[in-house]
Amino acid sequence: MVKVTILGASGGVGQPLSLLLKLNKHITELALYDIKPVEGISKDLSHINTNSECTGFKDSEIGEALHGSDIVLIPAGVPRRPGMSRDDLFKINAKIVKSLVGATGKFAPDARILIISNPVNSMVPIAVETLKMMGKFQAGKVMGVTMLDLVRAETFLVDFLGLQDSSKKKGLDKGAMDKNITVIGGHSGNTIVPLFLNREFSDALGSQHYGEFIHRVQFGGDEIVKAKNGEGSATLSMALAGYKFTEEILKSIVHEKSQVATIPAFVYLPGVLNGKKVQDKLGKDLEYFALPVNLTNGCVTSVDDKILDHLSSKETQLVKVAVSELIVNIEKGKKFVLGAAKL
Ligand SMILES: NC(=O)c1ccc[n+]([C@@H]2O[C@H](COP(=O)([O-])OP(=O)(O)OC[C@H]3O[C@@H](n4cnc5c(N)ncnc54)[C@H](O)[C@@H]3O)[C@@H](O)[C@H]2O)c1
Ligand SMILES: O=C(O)C[C@H](O)C(=O)O
Repeated sequence: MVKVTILGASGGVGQPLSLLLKLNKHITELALYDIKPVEGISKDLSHINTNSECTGFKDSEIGEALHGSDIVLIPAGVPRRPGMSRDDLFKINAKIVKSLVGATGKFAPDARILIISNPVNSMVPIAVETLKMMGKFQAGKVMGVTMLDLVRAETFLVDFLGLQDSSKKKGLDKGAMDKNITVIGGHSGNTIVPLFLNREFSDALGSQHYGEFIHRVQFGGDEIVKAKNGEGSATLSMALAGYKFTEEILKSIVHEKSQVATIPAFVYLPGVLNGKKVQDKLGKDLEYFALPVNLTNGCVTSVDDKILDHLSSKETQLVKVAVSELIVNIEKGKKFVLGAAKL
């Protein structure tokens, strides 16, 4: 019996994400919540012949939507328009995320909370600080979803290898490149750090295509914002990425897969077993960082810190830039909660 709640289910990300989750056999109850009407969407999904019960909850029914939930996904909030950075969304989304996480702490205190709303680098600290203030924070249960960066890295890597030499692309499966590449750091521009786990592939790119590849992964979100021309940002690819991430959490909850995962997530380092080790490697002041996570019962128990021991000089440089930007983003999120508490 697994209940999943989506907060922001009527949105561009929320709707396709709800559809994908409706197809998962491990979910028995799917609760959709939004401040916009959600009834039609839940009715529509409820006709799909999978075994989960899908119910829509309106604005005043957030308690029922969350009650007993095992996993809460939060894609609620505004998306970017051309010319905006993710940080430009902070003012509006910070309030939304703080209130929804507060409600989750109250009505579903044991849920794993997956934050999709941007800027992820600041929204996750807002979630953690909100729960800490309520006395409801549980280590390893709050995760920032950075999975779209890995989905992009896998896609673009195969495309770039094909540009270099079309025979190199042959036989490579875009959906199974996670043994060759991962993405660490955060989820915006320079904080996104693609990391080669298989040097054969970075060597194959050559220095020019390596630089272009890194840039494309770091700024891939901008391509979609520009192409949608005022109609928002990534929704369908994000729904897939959010689904893939949730699928790993579900497998871990139902013990279909134990411990080791390759998926990255943006996590609170002091809340995981080897968080201090990561901080020693990256800088003691760094409280959050995305790394591949190990899951137990759907919670992050530790992260893969060993990959930080094998960085190339270029990757070391990328990580350094990421860390300095992340410290600012994280502080901004923490201040939003702690500053308001002091007033
Ligand atoms: N983490 C990532 O990789 C990633 C990828 C894509 C989008 N995003 C982010 O996800 C967010 C949503 O994007 P979108 O394209 O779905 O936007 P959208 O505007 O289409 O949908 C957002 C939904 O949130 C709802 N909402 C707003 N305030 C709410 C509240 N208090 N409670 C419940 N629902 C509320 C809105 O009614 C709307 O239905 C944006 O912040 C976007 O930047 C993140
Ligand atoms: O780019 C955005 O604003 C949405 C999302 O974070 C993305 O990476 O596509």
